[in-house]
Amino acid sequence: MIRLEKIVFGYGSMHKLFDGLSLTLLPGHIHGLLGVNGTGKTTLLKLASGLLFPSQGTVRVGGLDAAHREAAFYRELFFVPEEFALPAITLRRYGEVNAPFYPDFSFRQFGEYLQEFSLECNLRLDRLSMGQRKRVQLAFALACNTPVLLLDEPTNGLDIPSKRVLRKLLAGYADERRTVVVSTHQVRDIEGMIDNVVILDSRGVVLNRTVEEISGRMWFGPVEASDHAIYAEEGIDGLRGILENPAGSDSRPDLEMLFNAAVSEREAVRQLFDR
Ligand SMILES: Nc1ncnc2c1ncn2[C@@H]1O[C@H](COP(=O)(O)OP(=O)(O)OP(=O)(O)O)[C@@H](O)[C@H]1O
Repeated sequence: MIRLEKIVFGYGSMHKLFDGLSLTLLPGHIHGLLGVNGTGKTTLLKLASGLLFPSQGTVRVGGLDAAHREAAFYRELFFVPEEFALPAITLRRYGEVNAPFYPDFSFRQFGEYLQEFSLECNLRLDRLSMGQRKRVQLAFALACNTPVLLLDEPTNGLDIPSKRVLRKLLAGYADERRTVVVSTHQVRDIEGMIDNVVILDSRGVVLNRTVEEISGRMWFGPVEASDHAIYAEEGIDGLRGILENPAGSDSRPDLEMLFNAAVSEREAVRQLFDR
């Protein structure tokens, strides 16, 4: 579990990016952390992984205070940043050097995941493309089997087959003890990958609900102008939107539309879930 309580944080003398932000991310879910550019998704992941410290408030991960940066904390958590450097060694050596930090690391899984991502163990990490390096880091992260896994924009740089592999591997990774957070502004990429939606904006958390809760409260599909939709947008096949769903009718949540609704109709979306 990740629990941020009343976090206040700003970079240097910059205005406060978070001013009293509270957010709990429960285990047993793959959380999609969504927000427009610059809302603080990366910052939030860095706070959760102890790379940044709030000026006020606490961040606890699996019961440990992130600000204390204990060794036990880093055995429990793996953070894949959006951009990173890899050393000039082979993939095999990379596994050997880094695996000892993670008690549940599985070399068998690492090999399988590399194969899924079409990577050979004798590749030199400094000679890989951005997408290949991303695949290495994702395969390693998943093989660490940490209870908390944080992925910042994991689909950036991945080709379509690799996105499919990531989706499949994450589905296999998720279980009731694990907390997985996938941050992105590319909402379509994580559709079908996540089962809890967290939407951030400049004022804080707009939504933190499971996909099941969302489809229980909202209906997604074709609407008429007279329907009093919470949100509607013109598509190639006409007007589509989100309606309140008091009858609990089935529809497939459209994450992009939900995100657009949360951005443009913040209070309507919040009120629907606060009732
Ligand atoms: N090291 C830094 N120093 C100063 N300001 C920063 C720093 N890192 C981020 N910021 C600012 O903090 C805000 C939040 O940045 P952050 O990277 O957390 O947003 P994000 O939601 O992850 O954005 P994106 O979707 O573009 O990745 C932005 O306004 C950014 O300019």
